[in-house]
Amino acid sequence: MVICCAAFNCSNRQGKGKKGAISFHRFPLKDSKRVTQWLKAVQRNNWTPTKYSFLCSEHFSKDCFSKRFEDQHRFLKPTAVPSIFQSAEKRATCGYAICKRETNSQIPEDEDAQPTNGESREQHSLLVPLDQDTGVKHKMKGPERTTVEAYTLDSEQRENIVLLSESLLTRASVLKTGSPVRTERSSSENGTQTNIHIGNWMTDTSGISIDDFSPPVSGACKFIGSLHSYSFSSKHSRERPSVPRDLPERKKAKRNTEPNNSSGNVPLVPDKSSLEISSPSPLTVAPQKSSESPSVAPADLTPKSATEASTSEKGAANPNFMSINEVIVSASGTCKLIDSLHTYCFSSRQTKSQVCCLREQVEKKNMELKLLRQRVSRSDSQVKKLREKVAELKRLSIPGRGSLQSMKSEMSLLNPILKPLVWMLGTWVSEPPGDGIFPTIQPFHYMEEIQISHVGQPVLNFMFNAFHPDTKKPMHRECGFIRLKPGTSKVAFVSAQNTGIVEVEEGEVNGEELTITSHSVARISFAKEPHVQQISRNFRLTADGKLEQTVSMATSAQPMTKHLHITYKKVTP
Ligand code: HEM
Repeated sequence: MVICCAAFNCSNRQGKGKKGAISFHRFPLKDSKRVTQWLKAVQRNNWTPTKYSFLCSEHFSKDCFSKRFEDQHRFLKPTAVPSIFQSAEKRATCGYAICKRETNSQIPEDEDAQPTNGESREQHSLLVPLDQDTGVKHKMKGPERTTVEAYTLDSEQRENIVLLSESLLTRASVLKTGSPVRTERSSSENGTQTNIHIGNWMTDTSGISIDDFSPPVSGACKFIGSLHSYSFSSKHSRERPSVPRDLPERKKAKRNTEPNNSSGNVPLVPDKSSLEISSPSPLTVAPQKSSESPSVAPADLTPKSATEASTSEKGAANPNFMSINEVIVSASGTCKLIDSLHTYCFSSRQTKSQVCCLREQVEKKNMELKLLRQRVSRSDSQVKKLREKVAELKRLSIPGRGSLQSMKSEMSLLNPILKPLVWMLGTWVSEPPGDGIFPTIQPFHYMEEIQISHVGQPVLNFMFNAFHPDTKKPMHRECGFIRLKPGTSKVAFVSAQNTGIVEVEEGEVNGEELTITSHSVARISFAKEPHVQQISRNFRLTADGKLEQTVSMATSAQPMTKHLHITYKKVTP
């Protein structure tokens, strides 16, 4: 890509002049504030910079640059704004450089010089816009002086116009459809033929090569700029007040001898796949369908003014013919279209970058969503684990807790008679598991929950439920009542056990300790032996608030011996 300066009337481009003397700097498109400042400084109407737009270093003051310490390499400061441009007034008066181009090296410089050899020798100074983005000016022959002949066009210029038309159409097609266009030219007896193929790009041999227009994708803006430039020059040609009437004889003769097919009718609208352009007349251009036979040459080949040409040729016999002026009008009229293309091109890039941004955001959100899902999944597994734990605790816990009776007990007012035994109230769970011993049996451990409650009566209700510490299977169970002889510390303990024993123990409460001994034990007739003969218990509240129970018994085979020892912690108030 040729890098050109986008400043008005600046012809600096990469490779021109001393190497490194001029640097080129992209428009800061990502910095909207600064790009606005640049645009304001550049003062180009209806122009939008692209990422391929540059300004050369000549438009920046010295303080816009910084130098690298080691090699003195020049950098544009990130805050730099261009300030050195042609003044507005100057632009108003010479907004278009007056350029000349020699179409023949032997043509005299004098504008009044008459044509020789039947060729048009007029040179018309013409205002050519110096749009450095386009590169068109540089590609035209005659490096210093470029003249676009407005009224009498040589074959090259005709070709240029045809090419412009082709390019306008095909490039518009490319921009619209994304399909590249291939142009082929071939010479024949009848003149030059141009074939335009949609599919590939190709360079032609005219004054403006297809390559002058940058490749379809990367150089779209440059191409559009070139359309602007060329379109403007065409427009200027159209607006010339007078038209030379005297066509060189040789040209006339040549045209008159040209076959119909090549009598200046050039197709403007290419066929879907190809378009043939015959050797063109400078004045007429006609659309040609592939199936159509060659058109008839126009009767009057004398150049006319734009208006004349337009009206007369509109009224020509073949309505398919367009005058070159119409072509030019059409071409210059495409300025709007070109601007639209510019805008479209720019906005589509913006849209593209917006889409990219949105995609990034969507990807970010997706990542966040993924992380959230992972967290939710982790939470789910935590919840699952907690549920399992709760279930495990439920399994471990001793059934029967929180019964209606205990609730009633908590809600009822304690009978004052029971006050000495209030320390026994509550639900207690063994901690650690209790120990079971007896001389005739294997020592064992057990878990037990005991509930000692009241319902407002002068009696405590109790339930002792023992479980196997591992299997949690129920073991020894007993329930009964504890009474206090009013006004005394005498306590009666009545119990019924699942082993078929019923017993009454009596004793005394002393502070937070109760000691009782059985005075009657009864059993079912088929109770298992050895039969228990006597039972003694001791309950006490330990210093650390635990309840301790010790049970001793005597059987028919063993004297009074300790059978159980267990400590409970209170699990309800
Ligand atoms: C005051 C209440 C209890 C009395 C009167 C009592 C009485 C007895 C008697 C008489 C024996 C038979 C002893 C022998 O074979 O020589 C026995 C054994 C046993 N007791 Fe208790 N017991 C009581 C509380 C408990 C409790 C709370 C547990 C706890 C789980 C328990 C667990 C056992 C076990 C595991 C045996 C051994 C059974 C066997 O080897 O077949 N006892 N008990």
